[in-house]
Amino acid sequence: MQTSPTPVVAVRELVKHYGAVRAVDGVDFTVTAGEIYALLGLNGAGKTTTIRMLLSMISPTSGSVSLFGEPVTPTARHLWSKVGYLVETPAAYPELTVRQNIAVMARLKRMPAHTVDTTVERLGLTPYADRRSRELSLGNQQRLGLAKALLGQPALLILDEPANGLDPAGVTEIRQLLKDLAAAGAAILLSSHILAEVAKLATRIGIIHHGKMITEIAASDLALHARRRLEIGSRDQRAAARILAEAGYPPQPAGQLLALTADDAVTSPDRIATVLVAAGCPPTHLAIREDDLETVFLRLTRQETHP
Ligand SMILES: Nc1ncnc2c1ncn2[C@@H]1O[C@H](COP(=O)(O)OP(=O)(O)OP(=O)(O)O)[C@@H](O)[C@H]1O
Repeated sequence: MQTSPTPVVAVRELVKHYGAVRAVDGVDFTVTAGEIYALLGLNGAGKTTTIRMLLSMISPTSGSVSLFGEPVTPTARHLWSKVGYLVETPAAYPELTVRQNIAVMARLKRMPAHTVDTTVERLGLTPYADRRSRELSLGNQQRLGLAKALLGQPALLILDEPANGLDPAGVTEIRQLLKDLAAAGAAILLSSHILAEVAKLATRIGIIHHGKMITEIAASDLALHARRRLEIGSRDQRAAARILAEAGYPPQPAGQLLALTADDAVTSPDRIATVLVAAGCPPTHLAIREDDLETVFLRLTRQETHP
C-alpha cells in the first residue's frame, strides 16, 4: 500500500479570537510539495491572521499548525531555514540599496554571494539594483520582498497577497516564477482576494469567509461551479415570457433579457427558438452565458452566509 507523503503544511482546527472578533474560526487545510494552494477570501476574511499563525508571528487561540510534519512552536526555529515568506508590506532597510538588502538576507540565510546577483536578475530588479529601497515604487518593493523570500530555494513559500502593487506584466512574471518553483517541488501557500488571478496560478483553492473555510476546490474544477444560462431577447419580452412559461420553460428576468437555466434549454437552444418562432414571437437574441468567476465566488460565500 502506498502511503501519502507528509504534508508540508498541516493546519488543524485553527482558531484565533480577538475578544469578540472571530478572526479565524476553525480552519483546516494541508499543502503538499509541488502544490500552489491559495487562501481566497474577501477583505477581513482571516487570511493574514491564518498566515501569521503559520509563521508563529502570533499564537493561536486553539488548534495546531505543523510544517514538514513538526508542530510550529516559538522554539522550533530550525523550521524557518526551509521557509521563505512575505507578509503584508515587505520590510526592507530603507537606506540600503536593493542589492545590499538582498545581500543582508543572503548572509542571514548563509547563501553564497553570487546568489545575490542571480536573485536580483530573477526578480527583474537589475535596473533598480543600486537604488535605495526607500525610493522604490510599491511594485518594486514587492519584488524586493519576493526576492528575499525566494533566496535559498525554500521548500515552502508563504506569500500574503504576492501580487500586491505589481503591474500586469509583473503579475504575469511572478506567476510564472511561482509556477516554476512549484514544478521544481516547492510547496507554495498564498493568500489573495483576486479570484481571476488565483484561478490562473493556484492548483488548489481554499475559500475562507468570516474566519471559516467554506470549501476547497481544485483550480481545474472552478469552471464546474460556474452556472450556464440561455439568454433570450425578442421584440415583445412579455409575450415571449408567457409563451416560454406555457411551454414549460418559465424564464427569469435578466436585465432587458430573459434567462433560462434548465439543462435542456441550455443544451438545446434551437428547441427554445422553435417554440418562440411557432408562437409568432421569434427571438432577436439567443446566447449562452456562463457565470464569471466573481459570481461563482460570491455565490459560494453567500450560500455560507444564508444557507
Ligand atoms: N490584532 C487584531 N486585533 C483585533 N482584530 C484583528 C486583529 N487582526 C485582525 N483582526 C480582525 O480579524 C479579522 C480578519 O483579519 P485578517 O487581516 O486576517 O483578514 P484578511 O483576510 O487577511 O483581510 P485582508 O484581505 O483585508 O488583508 C478582521 O475582522 C480584522 O479586523
